Amino acid sequence: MFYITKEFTFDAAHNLVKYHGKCEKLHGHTYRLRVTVVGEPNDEGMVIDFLELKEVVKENVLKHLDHAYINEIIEQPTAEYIAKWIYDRLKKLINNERRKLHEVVLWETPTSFVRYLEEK
Ligand SMILES: Nc1nc2c(c(=O)[nH]1)N=C([C@H](O)[C@H](O)COP(=O)(O)OP(=O)(O)OP(=O)(O)O)CN2
Ligand SMILES: [Zn+2]
Repeated sequence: MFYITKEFTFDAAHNLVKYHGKCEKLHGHTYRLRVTVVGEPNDEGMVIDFLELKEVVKENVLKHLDHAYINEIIEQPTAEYIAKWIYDRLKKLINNERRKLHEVVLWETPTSFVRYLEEK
């Protein structure tokens, strides 16, 4: 098995409406996103073309979240729920008989991140 990874960043605002503390106020982050696909190479020797992975993430994730107010998309936009939202969108587009979305890792700050993957 091969694990193919690409990283992205996006800037967005949110406030945690079900949280009591400073993060219930409107604020922003430069999020870092890491998407990993697992599988076997095709005839071209690629599990997934890095260019294809970039386009899929740009069109289906970054177009919606970059410079957005994430609460308009996800009710309680914790790093956990943002990572799951990203995973659920991407898995439908990436998974086939040869490859599978393995994991989404989302950093909310340089020192705080969540990993989301589905148990087998
Ligand atoms: N489990 C979670 N805990 C917290 C989340 C979350 O999404 N999941 N989110 C927040 C705040 O939205 C935000 O991440 C806190 O950011 P900030 O105050 O900037 O964090 P720090 O200053 O502690 O970050 P450092 O990198 O350590 O400076 C809170 N909790
Ligand atoms: Zn925050």
